[in-house]
Amino acid sequence: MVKVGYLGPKGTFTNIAVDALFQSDQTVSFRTIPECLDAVNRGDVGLAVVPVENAIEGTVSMTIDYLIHQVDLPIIAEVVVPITQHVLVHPDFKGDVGEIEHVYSHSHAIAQCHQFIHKEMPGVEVHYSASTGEAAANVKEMKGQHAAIGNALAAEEYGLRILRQNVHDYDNNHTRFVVVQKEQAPVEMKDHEVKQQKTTLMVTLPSDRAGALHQVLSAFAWRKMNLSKIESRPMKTGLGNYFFIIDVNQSYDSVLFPALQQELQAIGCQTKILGTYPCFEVESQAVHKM
Ligand SMILES: O=C(O)C(=O)C[C@]1(C(=O)O)C=C[C@@H](O)C=C1
Repeated sequence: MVKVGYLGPKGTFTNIAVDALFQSDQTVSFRTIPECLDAVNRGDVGLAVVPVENAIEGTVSMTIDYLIHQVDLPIIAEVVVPITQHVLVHPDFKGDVGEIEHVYSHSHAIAQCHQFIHKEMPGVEVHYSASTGEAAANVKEMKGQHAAIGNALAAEEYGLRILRQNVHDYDNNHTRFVVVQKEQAPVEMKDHEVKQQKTTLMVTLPSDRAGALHQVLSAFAWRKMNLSKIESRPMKTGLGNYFFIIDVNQSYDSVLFPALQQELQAIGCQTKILGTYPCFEVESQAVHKM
C-alpha cells in the first residue's frame, strides 16, 4: 500500500485532512512541510498532504515556495477542511484563559486567533511550534500556566482539556490542503463528492513590459477560463521579480491549455502546469469535550 506523508504529529489539521482521504495505516507523519515534501521527492513515501492556504491567514508560503523552488511534485488533489481552534490545557490546570502565561502553536494558528489572544490573554508569551499537534504534545508535558492552540483531535490524542472553544477570530475558517505525488501512478482515495476540478499554473511575466499582466489575464478571459485565485510570489532573484500562481476552475484539456500556454509564450511569459486535480471538502469536526 502506498505510504502518505503528512505534516504531523498526530492531532494536526493536516492529520484531519489526510485521514479524510487515506487509510490511517498508510500515513506517516513528518515534523515540517519541507521534510514531508523531501520524503516524496526521494521516494520514501508515495504521496504527501500539506497545507497550502487558509481563509484567515492566506497562503502557506512555505508550501508554495517549496513546490516552486525545491521540488517538482504535481498536485493531484485538494481537500478543504473546516478549521476550529480551541485553547487546550493540561487537565490539572484549573485556572481561566487570562491566567495562562505561555501559549504554543503553529504560526498560522496563532495568526488565526490574534484578536482573541490580544484581548483575552494580555501579556501572554507566544511560542511558535512546528504544528498545532506538536504544541499540544508539548503542553501535555508541562505543568503550570501553559496552553496550546489546536483542534479537538489534538485534545483527545494528548489528553488535554478544551478550556475555550472556537477562539479563531473569524467564522468560516477553512484551510486548503494539497496532495502531491512524484511518480504518476493510480492512487486510491476514500470516496468524496468532487466539488470542483482545478488546474494550477505558474506564470512568469517578461520583465518590465507594460500591460503584461493585463495580456495574461486577457488570454484566460477570452477563453472563458474562470480563475479562482491569482497570487504573486517573489522569484527570490531580486527585488521586484515575481511569478504568479493561477488557479483555473476546470481540468486540463489538450485544446485550451496548450493554446493558452502558446499565447502566453508569444508575449514572453514562461508557464508551467503545477497540477490538474479534483477538489474535495470535509465536514466540520465535532468538538470532543473532556
Ligand atoms: O499545525 C497544524 O495543525 C497544521 O496542519 C498546519 C496548519 C497550517 O499550516 O496552516 C494547517 C491548518 C491550520 O490553518 C493551521 C496550521
